Amino acid sequence: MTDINKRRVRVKVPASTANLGPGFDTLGMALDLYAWIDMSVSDETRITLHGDQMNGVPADKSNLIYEVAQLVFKRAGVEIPELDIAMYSDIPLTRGLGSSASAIVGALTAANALIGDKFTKDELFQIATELEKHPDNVGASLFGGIVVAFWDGKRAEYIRVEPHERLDVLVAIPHFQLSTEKARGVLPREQSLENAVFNVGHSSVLVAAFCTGRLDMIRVAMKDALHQPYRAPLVPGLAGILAEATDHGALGVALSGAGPTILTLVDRDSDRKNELESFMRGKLRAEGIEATLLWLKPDREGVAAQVLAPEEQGCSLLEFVKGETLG
Ligand SMILES: Nc1ncnc2c1ncn2[C@@H]1O[C@H](COP(=O)(O)OP(=O)(O)O)[C@@H](O)[C@H]1O
Ligand SMILES: N[C@@H](CCOP(=O)(O)O)C(=O)O
Repeated sequence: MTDINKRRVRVKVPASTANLGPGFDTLGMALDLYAWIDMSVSDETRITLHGDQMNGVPADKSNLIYEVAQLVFKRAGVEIPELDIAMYSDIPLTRGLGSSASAIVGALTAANALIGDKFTKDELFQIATELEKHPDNVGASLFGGIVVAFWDGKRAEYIRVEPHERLDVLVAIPHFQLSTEKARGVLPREQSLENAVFNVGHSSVLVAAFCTGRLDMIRVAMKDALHQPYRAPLVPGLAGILAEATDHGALGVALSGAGPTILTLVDRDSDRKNELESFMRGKLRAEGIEATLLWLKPDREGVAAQVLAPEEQGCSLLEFVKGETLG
């Protein structure tokens, strides 16, 4: 047996919120909500999915984690057809919190660690962007923090920005799914110059606000004309929350990724957190939508991989995650 055949890797990958309003396909922030993947070489492929969030995800070779791992091996010129994969995730599927991006980034990182880190993080970013077709959510899951990025169809470029220490996040996750594919399908193929100028201006000021700590400017900068107006009919309650959340204690508000999750940025020291929760819940309930509200923080590390020492391999992924999440 070679080293690779004995190696087991464990990866922890954060969720993300893409766009942050005006930064359509270009801005993303990692969140402290995680998925974990264990991967090792096997005689026969076995995929074990843990947790409620994995319901409906295939546990055969059509699984995204398996497919992405095979892509890494192919590009590296190595053959590892059979894998033992275990996954646990707290990231809800198809809700605009980057579950597919985190699966892609987690699988790329795990497969790369398994073969001895043949690819650099930048190379993984290029592959992840090609797969996801935009760099915002994969960039955030890879690098952590706030990622400002673009993709010209050949290369993705990014700059990572450290989130302000007072930035807290409240997400309202509706109890229905909305696939990114469907939410991109409603967007017009052409936009006016006026809308383009609106978004360039707002996105630029938002990034400048993040970079300079001008939390007061998030309220005016976090507005969008390119995607949220077209997606609002798919998310009952969204229009009202976008219009009024800053009157109820939010620093800024946006659709998270392609939705249906709605994200508010909140000052850690705000005394209006309960008011904001009641407002969001009330607006959604008025439309007949139940939602889970979660307080999160930006993740600052991005994806992390660990090659397990032989004595650590006895600890199952589930035991490990329980230990991590319960402290
Ligand atoms: N851990 C996973 N394993 C396999 N497939 C996954 C995993 N996580 C997400 N996916 C796939 O990604 C899809 C959701 O992607 P998408 O519509 O872009 O929504 P999201 O906003 O959650 O990324 C799921 O329906 C599933 O097909
Ligand atoms: N920029 C993309 C982001 C999709 O993110 P997801 O987390 O919903 O997959 C878009 O807005 O379509």
